[in-house]
Amino acid sequence: MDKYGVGQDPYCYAASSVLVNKLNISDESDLENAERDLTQVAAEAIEFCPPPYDFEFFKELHRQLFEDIYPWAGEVRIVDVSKGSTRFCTTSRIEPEARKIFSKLAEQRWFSGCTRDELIKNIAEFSGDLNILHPFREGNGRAMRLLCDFIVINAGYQVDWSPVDSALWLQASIDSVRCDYQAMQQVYSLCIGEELPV
Ligand SMILES: Nc1ncnc2c1ncn2[C@@H]1O[C@H](COP(=O)(O)OP(=O)(O)OP(=O)(O)O)[C@@H](O)[C@H]1O
Repeated sequence: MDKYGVGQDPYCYAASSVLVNKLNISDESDLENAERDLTQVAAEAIEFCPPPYDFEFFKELHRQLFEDIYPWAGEVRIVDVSKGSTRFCTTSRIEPEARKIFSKLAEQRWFSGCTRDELIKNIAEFSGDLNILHPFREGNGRAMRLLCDFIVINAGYQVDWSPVDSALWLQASIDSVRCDYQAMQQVYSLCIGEELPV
């Protein structure tokens, strides 16, 4: 059984929970380390750009982060996945649910013009919704935090994830599944800083 509990996962090497990767790494912790290092380098090379931030944009961010590691970088997953007791969006609903989430974001003008408090509240809910969508087989958290960097900067605020520890982020993600966004708001109140100079 692989870590997502889906039996033989077509994304993994046979009888293994290691994702097939371009580096031919078959050890899970080696892959984790390579993933971490390569996505860090990739993230540093990605430059801010203005909206629209739609689902295609999100897929493109994922592609840029993971293209050196996974052949399916930037593509919507074709297996259902779960973590803990959370079952993420079923594959057939990913595209329609993504359209709803990203249309709402566009209607809210990507939160530009919001006060810091409004931004925290709105982006916490958006993050919770996007986490439940979980459109990629792996790398959802990293792609999502990068997209949220763009949203915060476009809204005119500094962003720094270093005060947010992984335990708070995880709890915030779990709570948001039942529409409790308090911990996610705490996350964003820690990482959204001062207004950027105009
Ligand atoms: N039980 C759970 N319920 C809801 N969300 C969860 C649960 N466990 C983990 N998550 C969320 O799933 C995300 C991890 O998804 P995935 O492994 O695709 O992304 P990642 O980029 O590899 O992870 P990370 O955020 O740890 O860097 C985490 O960011 C976390 O927010």
